[in-house]
Amino acid sequence: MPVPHTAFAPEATTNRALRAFLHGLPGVDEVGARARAQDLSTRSVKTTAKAQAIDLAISMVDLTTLEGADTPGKVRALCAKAAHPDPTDRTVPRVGAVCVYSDMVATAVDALRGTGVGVASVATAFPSGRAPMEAKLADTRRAVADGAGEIDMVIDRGAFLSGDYLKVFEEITAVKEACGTAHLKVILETGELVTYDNVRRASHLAIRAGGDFVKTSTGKVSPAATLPVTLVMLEAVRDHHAATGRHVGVKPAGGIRTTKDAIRNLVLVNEVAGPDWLTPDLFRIGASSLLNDLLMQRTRLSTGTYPSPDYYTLD
Ligand SMILES: O=C[C@H](O)COP(=O)(O)O
Repeated sequence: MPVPHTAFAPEATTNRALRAFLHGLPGVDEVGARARAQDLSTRSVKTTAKAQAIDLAISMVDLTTLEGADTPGKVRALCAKAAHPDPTDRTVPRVGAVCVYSDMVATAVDALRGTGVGVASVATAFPSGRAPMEAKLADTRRAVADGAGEIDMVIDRGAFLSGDYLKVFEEITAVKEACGTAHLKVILETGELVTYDNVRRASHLAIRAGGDFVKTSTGKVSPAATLPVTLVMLEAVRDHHAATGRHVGVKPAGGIRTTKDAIRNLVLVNEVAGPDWLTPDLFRIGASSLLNDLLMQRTRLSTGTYPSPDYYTLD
């Protein structure tokens, strides 16, 4: 059942009003959420539907490299793979975006020009979010100025967990403004939020502050993108759409490495948020090491045999 939204008036945002709204949301039935996610994860997707699901999943991948050891060369190689995941088979779709640190945006934009693949940049002192606001905004503006069309910001989990919802809300609205026309994905870092109730609250807070997507995790904290957490976030965007007509996307990220994981996520999207969300405009999978498995399973479906793992470049 959709949650009520009438208690929230964005024009009169105070910490008290935010608290009343967020704590007025119905509690998440944790056992029920786990059971539903488990039930949906056993759905079997075979043959033609599986082939379609694999191509859809490829088109939704935010192909990610977020390492201290990243180099322009590594980013350029990743971009080549993003545009043509299998150079010998041009029927393989391109991925949704390449996701990099802000100092690598210009390299990625240059490498991806004309390919249709987006450039996403983590910003706002990723992954901890521990930096002064001026630094977070400067990081965002730099990435946008260099051509990032998508910004993945982290929320201040310390502020959220201590009940300073207004601080989190205002940081998101400020970063959204700094994004200009770039889309904003708000990373909740659900592995640090402790309860599913907090995941629901943080999702609604991020959505109301102007996030275009809510994203589970940085990939640097465990647990990351679990199915029950993604389910709770899909419920939030579904309910927000039912109440306001506005679509917000969802991006599970962190620890998604197999085709099976990706397809389980797609089943969840279809069953919880609905088929409207089965598009890269509204669902992305943040992953550094998923694409090769999707390509291997795709080849297996069309030829009946697996290619050697050495056939694909390392992500
Ligand atoms: O935003 C994406 C994550 O950092 C990717 O995490 P992963 O390396 O576990 O796939």
